[in-house]
This record gives sequence, structure tokens and C-alpha cells, in this order.
Amino acid sequence: MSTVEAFLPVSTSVLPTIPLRTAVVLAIVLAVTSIIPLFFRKNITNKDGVPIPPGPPRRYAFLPKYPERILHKWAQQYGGLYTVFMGSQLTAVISDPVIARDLLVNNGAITSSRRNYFLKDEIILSQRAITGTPYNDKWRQHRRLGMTLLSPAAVESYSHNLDYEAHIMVRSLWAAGKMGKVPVDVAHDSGRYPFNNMFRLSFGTRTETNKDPLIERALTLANEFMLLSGPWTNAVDFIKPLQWLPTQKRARAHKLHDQIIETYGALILRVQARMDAGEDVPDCLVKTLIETREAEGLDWEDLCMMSAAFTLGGVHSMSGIMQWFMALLPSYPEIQARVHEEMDRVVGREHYPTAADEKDMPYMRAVIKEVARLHSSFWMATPHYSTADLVYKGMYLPKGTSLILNIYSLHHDDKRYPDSFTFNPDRYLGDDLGSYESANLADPRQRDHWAFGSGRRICPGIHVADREMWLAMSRLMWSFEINSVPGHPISLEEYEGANGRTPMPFKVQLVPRHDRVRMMLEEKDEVSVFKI
Ligand code: HEM
Repeated sequence: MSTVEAFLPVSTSVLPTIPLRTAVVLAIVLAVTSIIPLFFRKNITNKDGVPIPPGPPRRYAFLPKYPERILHKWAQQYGGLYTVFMGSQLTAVISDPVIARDLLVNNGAITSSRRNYFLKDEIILSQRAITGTPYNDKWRQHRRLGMTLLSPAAVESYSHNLDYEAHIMVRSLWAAGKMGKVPVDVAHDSGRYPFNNMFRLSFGTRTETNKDPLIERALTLANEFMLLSGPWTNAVDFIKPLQWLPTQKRARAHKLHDQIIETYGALILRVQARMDAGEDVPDCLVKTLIETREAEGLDWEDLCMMSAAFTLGGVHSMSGIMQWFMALLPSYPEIQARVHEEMDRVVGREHYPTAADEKDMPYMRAVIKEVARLHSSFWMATPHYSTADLVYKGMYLPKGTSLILNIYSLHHDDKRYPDSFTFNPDRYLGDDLGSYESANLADPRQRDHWAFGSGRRICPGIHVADREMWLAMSRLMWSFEINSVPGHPISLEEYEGANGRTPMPFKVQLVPRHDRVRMMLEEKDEVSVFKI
């Protein structure tokens, strides 16, 4: 009797005896057939035998730093629509403008949901903050409430506030740079600018000094959100058993959720107290939410997450693009010279460029579009998720497919953007459309860039973001020559972030262009508005 047989229960002796070697072989075969396939892609077809789009043979739990570079390599190998298995999650990667339009716009009724990402959606956002909500009535309701402040007409109504914050940002950078004599780290002011804008939209107020601790707190929360919500970077999002373990990322996600509720909840209560005391609270998102809470059936988490939605969506993204702008331009003195020539010719040196000057400054507009193309805040937008089976050009996308807009490949298509890795604003001369108009062109191959995503989940902040970029970037160019600091090269290849991307820390020299700069910047001081 073998050792194994000695330990078998007596009752098994009635079963046919399997020799030990056969048992071992069977165990190996079982392991090979049931475990090994978990590491390779599945061949899925629909009932008519239509296969899923091609893709790499292995399954992945996460992709390392700079996942967009791997997606780009696969796009070149497998084409404009391919699939990758992230654990058991089938993920379709869209790298072609026509396919993006066909799948995300024309089939938007069934491709506009969100997968329930474990860290981002389930823990941090509780499926809220607009971005984390599946395509359902709650999403429609929250997006509608948000859009009351984000429509083009609404943006016009508060454009003077954005104007003022752009002034404050330029002024603060100028002061920090001691009028061009000292190198400046632009990150803090690049973050405070959109934060003040979003804070005002959400809560009707602004931070009054550059040192207000709320700025650092909000920027830290937004940054942590971006680090934890990468669509390809967390194995725990794709391997279910990992979700049962007390991992460090899981703990960070719970902490972030609690901090969002605590920080934004406290601010809501302060607005509520003012309203209860009969004070005149400026129109803002939180005022609307408090007034309509009962009629809309909003719970406390809805309120907190909605009041954080603009800050989570519109601060890190805008701060990133502002920083890329200031990181890029020092390497292109000839482009700066062309902007300055246009600025002096169209605007002159007596006053700042305003929103009204935009239409007359095609080169400055082209520079902004080119920054958004070459250094998009997000390379993979936010994944969409399909809610019904779909067959597209002989390829099957089953219900429950995650759909990734591969912005990196779309923006590095050398046919659409010749020499696509080069910063060349000339490619946008003659394009006088705003980002939203461009996203709605009948021919998606003519769209300026895809930085704001696509389809029914397209960034709702697109209009305010366009205005913010124009005001801040044109003012920076009116005021300064942006130079690099000798001996401190700025890296344009490396960057930070798992989701939203920002340049590695850098400093620039902001040299005032003329005497009026000082007078303009000294003109308006920090003002205090409604206090909460
Ligand atoms: C340069 C600035 C910005 C960029 C590059 C950007 C980019 C994006 C992208 C790529 C998406 C995903 C779209 C998709 O799913 O297809 C998105 C969604 C979103 N953005 Fe922005 N965004 C910016 C500014 C803003 C601003 C200023 C706000 C707020 C006022 C905002 C709020 C949101 C929200 C709430 C969503 C989720 C929309 C939904 O799921 O329905 N974003 N943004």
C-alpha cells in the first residue's frame, strides 16, 4: 500500500483504485486545463460565430507605468479596434476616429455606462460624482444638475470671475518670480487657479490667499484621486479575490472616500447654515442642491459627491494642462515670438487679452489646441462600458465590455498629425472651432483633438475649460517670456500620474515683457467674496 492509499478513508476502498501516477497526472491535467487558461485570452464568439476583435494573447492584471505606450504599440500591431483581457474583464481599445464616433456616439445608447471599478467607483465615489455613475437615471439627474452651471450661457454669465482668477494667477506667479529674477515652481498657482474657479461654481466662494490650507487639502485629495483611479494600474480592479484582502490601496481608497465626505460635507453644512440664517448666498451648485434636495430625492452622499465633482474633474486636469503649457514653451522661443507678435498686433500693450480677443488670435488659439493634443491631461479618457451586445464591422463586443478611448494613439496618428511627436501649432491654423463644436463635427477625422473624451459622457466642463485655458494662457503670454532655468532642463518625456498626468516638478523664469505688465498686475488685489 502506498503512503497516499494509507490515508484514504475506508469507504473509498469500494471505489475503483486509481494508481498514484494516474492521480498525479490527472491533477496536473486538471490544473493545466483550469488554471493556465486564466493567463491567456479567451476566444469569445456570439451565437453566429462572430469573434471579438483581435488582441494580445496574454491576460493582464495591470500595466506598468506609462500604460499608454503599451496600448499604442498594440494599436500599431492590431489596428484601430482591438481587445485586451484585464483579468476576466474584456476591454476594447479604440484608436481610430471613425470607430470612436461609431461606437461611442452612434451607439451611445449602449456604450455610455461605467464599469464598477473597485477602487474608484465602488469605494471612493460610491458610484457618484457624475463620472462614477452607471448610465442610469441617477447619472442623468446629476449631470443635468451640474450642467446648469456648465452650459455655454452659464459660462458667459460668470466669465468675469474666471477672468479675475486668471489675473490673480498671473499676478501671483509674477510676485513669486520677483519680476523675472527668481525661478518659479508653477504647480501651486496652476492648481489654485482652477480650484478657485471650481470652488466658486460649487460653493459660491474663493480662497482669499495663496496660503489658504483648503487649497493644499483640495489639491491633495484631487491628486490622490488621480493616483488611485488609473484605468489600467490597479490589479485589485481586475482580480476579484484581491478585493477581499486588506491591501494598502484599498485602505487609501477608503480614507479618500471619508476625506471627501468630511471636507466637502463640512463646506455644505456651512452654506446650509448661511441659508438657514436668511443670508444672501450667491448662486452656486451647492445652493441649488440644498434647495432641490427633497424634490430631487438626493441623499447626503449625493450632495457631498456632487459638490466634489467639479473639483475632482476640473482641477487636476486643468492644472496639468497649465503646467504642460509652461513646461513646453521655454523649448520653443520661435513659437513664443510668434505669439508675442500676434499679441502686440491684436491686443496691444495697454490691456490684457480678453475673451473677445480670442476670435482674432488664431495663432494663440492654435498653441492652446496643440498643447492639449501633445500633452493631454488624460491619455485614456474615462473608460465607457457597454450594456448590450454589439456587432461592429464583423467584430463582436459582448455586453459588459469596457471601452477605452486610446487618446494617446489618436493624438499620435502621423497621417492626421504629421510628425505627431513635434509641438507644431501651425497644424491648427485655420481651425477656428471651440472644443465642443469640434467634437461634434460630422467627420470625426477633422476633430481638433480628443482630450475631452467622446459621446454622451464627454466632459461636461468642456466649455468652462476652454474659457479657462484661453484666459490664463493668453494672459501668461501677454505678460511674460517663459524661459527655462539654465542648468535645469525640463523633461517632456517623463511625467507623473496614473490617470491625470502632470509634468515632473520643474521651474521656469517668467520675465515680464514690458513696463505695462507691472501696472496691470498691481491693479487688482485679492478680493474677498461671500465667506463660508
Ligand atoms: C483641461 C481640462 C479638462 C480635461 C482635459 C477634461 C477631460 C475629461 C475627460 C477625458 C473626461 C471623460 C470623458 C468620457 O468619459 O468620454 C471627463 C469627464 C468629466 N469631466 Fe472633465 N476635463 C477637463 C475639465 C473639466 C472641468 C473644468 C470640469 C468641471 C466643471 C470637469 C468635469 C468632468 C466630469 C464631471 C466628468 C464626468 C462626466 C460623465 O461621466 O458624464 N472636467 N473630463
